[in-house]
Amino acid sequence: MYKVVLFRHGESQWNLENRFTGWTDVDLTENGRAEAVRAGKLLKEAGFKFDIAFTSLLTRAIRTLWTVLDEMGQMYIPVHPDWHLNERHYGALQGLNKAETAAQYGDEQVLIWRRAYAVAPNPLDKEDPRWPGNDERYAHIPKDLLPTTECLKDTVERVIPYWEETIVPFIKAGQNVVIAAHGNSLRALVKHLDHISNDDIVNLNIPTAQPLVYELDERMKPIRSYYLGDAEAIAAATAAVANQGKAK
Ligand SMILES: O=C(O)[C@@H](CO)OP(=O)(O)O
Repeated sequence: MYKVVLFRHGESQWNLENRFTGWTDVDLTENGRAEAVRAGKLLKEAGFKFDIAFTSLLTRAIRTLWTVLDEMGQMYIPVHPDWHLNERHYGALQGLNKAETAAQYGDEQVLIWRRAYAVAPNPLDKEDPRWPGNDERYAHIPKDLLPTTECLKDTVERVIPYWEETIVPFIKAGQNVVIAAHGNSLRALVKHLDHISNDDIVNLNIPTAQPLVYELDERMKPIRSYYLGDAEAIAAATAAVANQGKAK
């Protein structure tokens, strides 16, 4: 039996301001940093030890990972930052307030933009400074791979090959793997692992900085999965994420 731990970054400045974030590189709030400390303590108390870590190229996930590893006394392990684990690109919605967008276009339309499997928001122009092709951090990636917008299906199509080709071989080699990522890049991975349908994935929300443990068999099929920490608090945090896209 293999174990892998996933967590979303702690609260970011744009989570606090309720803005569509995507690939925008916002940092953690003070609360987000405290959430990461709590996640590290939980993992340490539960006796987790990691051999290798994977994260996105975005500061909020990297800082959450560093904070967790610091808290666990495991900052020495190798860390692999990779754009394949980045948040879903939110296209032209990036920067807009979610509740204001819902007041303008309706809760239902915002739910479709946030959670429908195959509907992407309007794309960015490639001249737009928000397009990752204009950001030097992505200079090593062929420009035709860099998104102007994404639906969850697009995110699945970049996260799952990275999971299968890069991360799974470490798990199968017996390494204890931890992955720090984002609400929607983790929804992509959980959809794949748990075989969640395109319709049902609409209802899945991932709270910030709550370690999610998957126990996997040798074919990488989940035996069970569970969040560490207080179930009621996790349920409340998950419901709060779902409600971020409502006008009121
Ligand atoms: O704005 C975003 O990039 C994501 C995660 O914070 O939000 P949502 O939950 O609306 O998909």
